[in-house]
Amino acid sequence: MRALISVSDKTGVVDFAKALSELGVEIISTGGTHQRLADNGIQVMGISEVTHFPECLDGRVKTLHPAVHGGILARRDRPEHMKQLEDNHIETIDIVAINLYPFKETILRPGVTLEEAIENIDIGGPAMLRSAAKNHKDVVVVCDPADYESVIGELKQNNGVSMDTKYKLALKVFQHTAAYDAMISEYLRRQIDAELPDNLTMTFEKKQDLRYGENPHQKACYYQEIQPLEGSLAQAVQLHGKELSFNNIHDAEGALATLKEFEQPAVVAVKHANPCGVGTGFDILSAYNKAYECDPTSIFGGIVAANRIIDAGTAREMSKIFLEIILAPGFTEEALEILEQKKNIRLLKLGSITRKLEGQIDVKKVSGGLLVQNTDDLLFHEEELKVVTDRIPTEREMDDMRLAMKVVKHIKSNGIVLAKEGKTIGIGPGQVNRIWAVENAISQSNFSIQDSVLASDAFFPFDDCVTAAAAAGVTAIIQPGGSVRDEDSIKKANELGIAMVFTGIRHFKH
Ligand SMILES: NC(=O)c1ncn([C@@H]2O[C@H](COP(=O)(O)O)[C@@H](O)[C@H]2O)c1NC=O
Repeated sequence: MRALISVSDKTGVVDFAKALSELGVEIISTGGTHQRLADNGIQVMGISEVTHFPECLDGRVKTLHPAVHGGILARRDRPEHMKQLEDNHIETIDIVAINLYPFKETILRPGVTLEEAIENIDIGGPAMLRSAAKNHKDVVVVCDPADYESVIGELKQNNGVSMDTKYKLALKVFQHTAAYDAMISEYLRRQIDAELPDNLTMTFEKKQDLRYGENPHQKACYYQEIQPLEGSLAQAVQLHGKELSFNNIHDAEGALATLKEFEQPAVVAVKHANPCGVGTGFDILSAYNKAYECDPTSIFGGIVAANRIIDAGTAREMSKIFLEIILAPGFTEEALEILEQKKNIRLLKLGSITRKLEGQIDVKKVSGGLLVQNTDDLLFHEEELKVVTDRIPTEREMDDMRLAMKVVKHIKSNGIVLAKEGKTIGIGPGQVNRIWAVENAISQSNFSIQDSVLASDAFFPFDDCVTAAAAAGVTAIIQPGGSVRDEDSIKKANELGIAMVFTGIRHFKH
């Protein structure tokens, strides 16, 4: 038996090669691996003794040779294959242990150049791994040092490796090389910001197993990008509490996305991925109090995201109710002490919580496909806001309308948000028609609607929303506009003394 060993990550390779050697396996190896094995007293043949060709071009060509690939790919059950090997003086290679140039570690290094990254694209390694995995009936292929021990165990016990193991090792190789190539293409794509390619390849690494998915009978895992952007949820560090659940992570993403709309101290409370209360204030405690007041019922068991460090006073308030998660850029020591007394609360710290993540792609799975789009990075262009009514909104109304629009952008469509004095006072998410969203936002409010403002994620198809809003006490409305019946809504607003602003930007969210 012959084994070809060529590894960048040399963890465990000496013991593995030693054990193979003791089992009578002849070992072939490339430059650095050969050196390491020989230095450890293992008898090892250099790859050039097999290829009769020097390793060259700074290691770009070492194993790319018929003597290597023929020895791996020949089908042992085909006499003509074996005859061709014999005629060409090629010997079979039965075990292939390879791990690839550290492309991931290279691109994660701060300040890495494109040239350095490209030099770390492995060519010969994936070629051998794929040859061996294709011919796994005859070849044992190992791409992960974690598998050395079990392979040696099987060889010792059964004098060979079972078909089941060989198949699983081959599958692991194709998953590994596919992820490796996807990582390279993703890195190169990011260099030039190439959007929506003909073939979309992405690779994600398992971050953690989850106890279950959206429901207990669904299996689930949390995967993360190779290079999660600074300020992304995947970078959050859990400081306290039980393991995050699938729904926790999804809801935390909703809270974080909404929070990133705000620069002033803000708190967003989320339930089932919809904001249920958003408050802004001169400090984080006043922002939290406003977010809480918006809907003291729904915030219970919800997720709260804050864009300032949580201090003791805020922690004390927060600890009065049951919250699943608090996500913040940090916690003072005293705040941590207070919150850690609650064993069920999860505390997440994300340093760069306000950092905007623009220019990303948003992906939704449909059966048999994926829907991919740019992320909704725009709120509206301030200079393009158009007052369409006789009455012009006051500064206070404008401020509240900006807040309401930031929130309505992140609730499920059809969505309506009512706001007053720096906080939401009514949220109507996910309705199948717009008037129900208006009615929900009004009827579920804990506040007087008098002198509040209303934001709508899309245009009003009829003037009924204006009528309902005015009847409840709304004085100003912000909406995209663009309906064929805009004039009806404008006329109604004028009749009822309401100020209305068109943004020109729709924010559907499904
Ligand atoms: N070009 C080749 O023929 C080639 N053959 C094997 N490698 C890689 O060389 C590395 C091992 O190199 P060394 O044994 O010299 O430390 C492995 O990661 C292996 O995947 C190659 N390098 C990259 O393409």
